[in-house]
Amino acid sequence: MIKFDNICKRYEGGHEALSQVSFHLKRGDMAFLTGHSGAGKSTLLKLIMLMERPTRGQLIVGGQNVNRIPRRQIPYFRRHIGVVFQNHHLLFDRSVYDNVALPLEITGMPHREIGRRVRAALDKVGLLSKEKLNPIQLSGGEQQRVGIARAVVNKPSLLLADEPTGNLDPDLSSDIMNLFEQFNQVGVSVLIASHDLALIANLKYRVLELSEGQLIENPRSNAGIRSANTSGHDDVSNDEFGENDGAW
Ligand SMILES: Nc1ncnc2c1ncn2[C@@H]1O[C@H](COP(=O)(O)OP(=O)(O)OP(=O)(O)O)[C@@H](O)[C@H]1O
Repeated sequence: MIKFDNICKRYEGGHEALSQVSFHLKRGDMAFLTGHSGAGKSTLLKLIMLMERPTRGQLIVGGQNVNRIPRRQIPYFRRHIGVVFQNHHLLFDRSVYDNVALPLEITGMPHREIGRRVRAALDKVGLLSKEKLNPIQLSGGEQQRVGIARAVVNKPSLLLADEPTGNLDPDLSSDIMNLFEQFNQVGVSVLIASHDLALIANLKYRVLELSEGQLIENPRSNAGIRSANTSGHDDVSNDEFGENDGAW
């Protein structure tokens, strides 16, 4: 699903935010991305969703070499990816329903189908009864659930989250992680950037750690990880770049 092969990202001004990062996240996998502030977590996610381009190296997402995706194709490429942000980026002048419907309206989907999909997404996050409310009337955890419903309403193959529990207390954080696990269990690949080491340690998924833009992945610390991927391959190996895990 995602293959980083010796990726470097240098921002204008000369700062190298990512240095020779290589890893492979297979279709159906769930993993965490961690590291100190400024380590490069958001940059890594931005490369995957084509908000930034790599300076060097090859990045394959959903079977596509992102370097070869022209700018006009980016909106189509992004339809395969759901993104959840810490501050959820909800529109407070629209209802919960309208916020979740937004990505589908952009695609020109018929209203009846939009209604069906929005309600299915709200049902999954437990907010079906709150569709008419304004997000301002919801708690922080509920607002984050609306953000998640909006991210999955398009039925993406890949779900990215940047500090999705940053503003939440431990119980709510663990509820939100449960939701990500449920999407992963139905085949969605999930990559979550998080500072919350206690939460990550409890969940026993693969952990990619960035430090000063470099990836540290210790296979031993990842022993016994859970994964929806049943291939039996050692996910940590970099020898898999020749393998074609197909498109979305
Ligand atoms: N648009 C940009 N232009 C120049 N430098 C940038 C830009 N975006 C990020 N950086 C720098 O790249 C480095 C990595 O930033 P990034 O936001 O990816 O880190 P992070 O691990 O997500 O940090 P945090 O946990 O604080 O959000 C930092 O030194 C940051 O200042």
